[in-house]
Amino acid sequence: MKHQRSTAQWREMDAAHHLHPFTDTASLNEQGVRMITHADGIYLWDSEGNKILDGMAGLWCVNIGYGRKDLPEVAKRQMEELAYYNTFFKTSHPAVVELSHLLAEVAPKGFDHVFYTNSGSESVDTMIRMVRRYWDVKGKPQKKTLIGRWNGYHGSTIGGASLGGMSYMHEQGDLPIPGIVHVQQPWHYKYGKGMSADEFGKLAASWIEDKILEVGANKVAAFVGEPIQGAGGVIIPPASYWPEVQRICRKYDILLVADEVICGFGRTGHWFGQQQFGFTPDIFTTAKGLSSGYMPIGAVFVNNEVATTLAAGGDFNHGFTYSGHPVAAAVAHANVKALRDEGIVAAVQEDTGPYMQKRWREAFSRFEHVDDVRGVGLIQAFTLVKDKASQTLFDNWGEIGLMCRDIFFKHGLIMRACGDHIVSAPPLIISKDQIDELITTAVKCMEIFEQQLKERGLA
Ligand SMILES: Cc1ncc(COP(=O)(O)O)c(CNc2cccc(C(=O)O)c2)c1O
Repeated sequence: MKHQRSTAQWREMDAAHHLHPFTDTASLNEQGVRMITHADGIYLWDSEGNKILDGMAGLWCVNIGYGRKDLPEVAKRQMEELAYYNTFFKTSHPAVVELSHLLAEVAPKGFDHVFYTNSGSESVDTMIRMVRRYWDVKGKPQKKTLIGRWNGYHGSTIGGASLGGMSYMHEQGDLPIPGIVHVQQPWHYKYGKGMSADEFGKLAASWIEDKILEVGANKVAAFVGEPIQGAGGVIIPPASYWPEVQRICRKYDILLVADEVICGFGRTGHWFGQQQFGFTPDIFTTAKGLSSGYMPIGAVFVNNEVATTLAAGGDFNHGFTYSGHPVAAAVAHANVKALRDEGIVAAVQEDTGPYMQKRWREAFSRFEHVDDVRGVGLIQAFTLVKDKASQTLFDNWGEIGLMCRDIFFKHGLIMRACGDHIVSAPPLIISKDQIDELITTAVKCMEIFEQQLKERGLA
């Protein structure tokens, strides 16, 4: 039974009781929340009946689209059959076994084992503990340090936030924890001026080697990176970067970890971002597209050598009450099966992905204050710049991005501002006509944005 309340009533109750993530509560409560009440396909509706095109698939996660009838059915049946049991103490249940089997089928070769969590952050924290345990079992317990990247995002747990390179998160809570260091991100536009993509990719990878030598290879456990940095603004490394990173990790006997929470399950047109960039990690973390956000679940994939090593160490003293939760596992299974059997991932690679990338570049490259128009599959972005010719960014990084994002919002289109990067990652089921709709609305908003820049003397 749905509560029939007015938007004003919901707003008042939300302000009275609900603490939101990554939010300035006081300022939010001044304006009041936007109540999203239902969704279908790529669209959301708010409590005022406004239809919104969700260019962000929720938070990069609703890969299969909203309003599926099969997933709720699967959840209902599973909940009636076995709503919960744990996978501790030598027990398992059919839903998590079936999911594990399916994941081994869609994973790149050599990844036959998964550990379950409830989120991307928990997957990252699980990975941190696994990596350190791995080197304990290998008899190299001093190999504890993990290398991440500035402006990388790996979640909000103490481990994930430490491994991430968002300094505004580190400032809250004395992060990073010991044993986590960072190198600069492979952002060609900003750090590779005048260099070819190939040269810059190799330079950016060399920063990892420098850090390994600075820390001491005998102390470094792993390098961790998102194939494409998502929340950092869709930073797409040059093609030369990841193969070089892999070479360096192998050279110094360091585990290579891919954080596939955003890139995983079809976002780039491949099942996993590592396949887009031609590298093979030892471990990779997932969540989001695993269930398309219909249920909270994450999974850490380990290669067979890591699995064998961890097994040789006896008890791995880690796990969660809901690791492999039956309802989450059943829904994730149905979701992944549909992504595969309905050809949704294949369509991103062969059809809608190339179409989006063509239209995105045609539409935005012509704007005076837009540069570095980029994307692959159904993850794309551009950067708002003060002066294109000199590649000068705006002052007060992020302010202009929010101004631009608010114009999209006002026109019924959700895009994400990551600093002054404007990014989009729609549900993977978006059609070509709907891509045209997204682009047409966004172009209209960008014309308003550039007009406002002039009127405010900002450009
Ligand atoms: C690469 C990566 N790794 C880990 C996480 C953490 O996942 P959980 O949130 O499920 O714990 C993420 C999450 N990414 C994420 C989460 C929330 C907001 C935004 C944004 O872009 O505003 C991005 C992520 O993008």
